[in-house]
Amino acid sequence: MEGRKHGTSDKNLFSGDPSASHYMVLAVLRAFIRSSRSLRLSTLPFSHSTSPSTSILRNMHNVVFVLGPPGSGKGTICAKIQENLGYVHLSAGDLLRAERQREGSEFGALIEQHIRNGSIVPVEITCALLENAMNNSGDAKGFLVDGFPRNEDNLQGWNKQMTGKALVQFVLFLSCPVPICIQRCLNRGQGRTDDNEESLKKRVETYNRQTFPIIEHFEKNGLVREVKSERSVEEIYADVVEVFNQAAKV
Ligand SMILES: Nc1ncnc2c1ncn2[C@@H]1O[C@H](COP(=O)(O)OP(=O)(O)O)[C@@H](O)[C@H]1O
Ligand SMILES: Nc1ccn([C@@H]2O[C@H](COP(=O)(O)OP(=O)(O)O)[C@@H](O)[C@H]2O)c(=O)n1
Repeated sequence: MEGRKHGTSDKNLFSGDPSASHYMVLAVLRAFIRSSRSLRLSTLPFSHSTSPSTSILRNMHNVVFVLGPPGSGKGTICAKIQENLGYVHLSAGDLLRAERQREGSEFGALIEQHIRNGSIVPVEITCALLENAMNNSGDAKGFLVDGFPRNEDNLQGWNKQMTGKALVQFVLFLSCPVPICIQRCLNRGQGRTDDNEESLKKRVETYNRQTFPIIEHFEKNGLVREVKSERSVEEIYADVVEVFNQAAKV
């Protein structure tokens, strides 16, 4: 058996039949590509990537996390990125507010309680909303996941749920002094139940105690791109474009 097998393949490879050797080379190439892809995937400790093209090759969602204090301008900048750079903006807060309003939602009351208290909704709810939204967005170039992960529970839940499904390209961190952020939220005028002094105090505390350590964690992994957002939207956006351009080159 062994001899015949070798004999047959040898004959195909070296018989001078161009079509036979061509198919053989293609098969070897395909096997090589398959094995090198799975090797790279299995050696990645956390689902982060460098460039959008890498995640597209792997058939995964390409993600940029957008973090910063409440009112630092995350939503405003994400809207501009979506408009000009083709990323889809997914705000965790907006998704939670929509779920809170959805008729028949079993989580409405729980979400409202967390939003008013400035505390963080359990990740199972938020991550499911984000994953659903990504899956329903068609072939997006990438997603701006705004306001997530906001604490340890968010980060662990994401890693558990999304490893192998999404690659985090980098973390866009909009840094801004808290008093300015608070003033912006008080002036936001969107009728939000949490844009009042009492809720804002709790939201800032949650940011300092729970979200900032997550940003530090990403910083240690070299994933944070900080842009100072105590400036005009145009100035911030110009720096943000530079960050995306740099990321595209890697
Ligand atoms: N660079 C900026 N300068 C002044 N006001 C801003 C700036 N960016 C956003 N705002 C305003 O501040 C408020 C909060 O911005 P928003 O984008 O909703 O922040 P976040 O999503 O971080 O909570 C909004 O009313 C927005 O219009
Ligand atoms: N990952 C997230 C994001 C928001 N939220 C809740 O939604 C509220 C509003 O978040 P947001 O991102 O819309 O607004 P900002 O606080 O950034 O202005 C937060 O204070 C949390 O109560 C959450 O629980 N988990």
